[in-house]
Amino acid sequence: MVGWGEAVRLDLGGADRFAEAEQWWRDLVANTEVADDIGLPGTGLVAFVSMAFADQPGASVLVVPKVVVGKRDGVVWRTELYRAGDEPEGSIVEPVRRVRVTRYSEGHLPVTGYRKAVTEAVRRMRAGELEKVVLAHDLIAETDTALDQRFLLRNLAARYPNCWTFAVDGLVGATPELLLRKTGATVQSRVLAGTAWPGSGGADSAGSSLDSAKNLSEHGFAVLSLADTLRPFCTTLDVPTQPRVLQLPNVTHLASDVTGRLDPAEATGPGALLRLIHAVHPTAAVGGTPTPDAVAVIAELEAMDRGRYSGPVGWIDADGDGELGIALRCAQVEGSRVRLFAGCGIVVDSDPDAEVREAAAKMLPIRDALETP
Ligand SMILES: C=C(O[C@H]1C=CC=C(C(=O)O)[C@@H]1O)C(=O)O
Repeated sequence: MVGWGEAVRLDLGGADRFAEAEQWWRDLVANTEVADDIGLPGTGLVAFVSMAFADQPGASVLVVPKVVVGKRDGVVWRTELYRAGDEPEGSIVEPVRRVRVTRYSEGHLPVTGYRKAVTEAVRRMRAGELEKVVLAHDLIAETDTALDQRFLLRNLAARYPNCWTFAVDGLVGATPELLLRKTGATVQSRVLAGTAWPGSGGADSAGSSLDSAKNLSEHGFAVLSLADTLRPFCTTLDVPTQPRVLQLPNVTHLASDVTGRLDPAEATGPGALLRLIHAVHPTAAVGGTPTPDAVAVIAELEAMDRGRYSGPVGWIDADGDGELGIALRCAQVEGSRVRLFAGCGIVVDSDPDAEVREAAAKMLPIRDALETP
């Protein structure tokens, strides 16, 4: 689904951002006249959503584009939204502009600081303070001219066809992780945690290292956090007993596809998906276990604002359906300044040097997309 122009936009922050977003969306749906002859998920009124990871400052955004073009199972549609008195939005398409990276520099948390943060997290886990925490760091790329986000999008979509490629208000990426998709009463999630990359486990990156006790425990925490928070909304919830392997061009992950049937009371209304997202975010794929302790440790040891990296990103429609991934393998674009992020799940037996290498492997999608000739 591609949208352009901003018919309506909501900027919000803080711990109440999910509840406020839900209320705003319900009101907007109630006050908008819609003619939708197709009636598929994603047709009619749609908002693009990108929520911050943390409660503070929590800067998040919902954008209702002026024009949306979508495609599902061979059906193509175009939705246009006007406010009273608006001119129709033009559709002049300019060619994608290529950029060149002129330099990379340290972000708010340089690699040396990241290594120290991981070492400290492991020390705390050995002392029994928490079981898992996902720590991230950032990197700055500068480009010769203002970045055309479509350049990144196009390169990411070409190289990562199995991922969800997204761009919402300057946050651009291709994530392999589905936080929640809601279609009527069906809810689905793809939980990822546990990573191997070329060289991490010997010749075969999908071999021994992915099967390690460390990766399996990292994965187990992530699945449990999603299942425990989603189950109260469901009449049934299918959680695989064993993860499968998800192969991507840069890394290999342990993956669990979870499917649930929503309680009828939870399946209806425009705010349904936002309510579910509020309940499950942050899973231990980006937060940790126990969640409140992990979120506090992230704020203390990273000591940076993650912004919308590792927050929910995607779209919602007027029926409360939609698809929200976790914003991973992404960058925040501001003109010619691009801030890249990557994080790793840390457990008691994590090796700080290996986590630094894993984070570097996770930054490759954006780096490759930026550096595509
Ligand atoms: C936090 C990230 O990845 C998460 C998702 C998959 C595997 C992960 C891991 O093995 O550490 C992370 O939990 C990231 O890409 O920045």
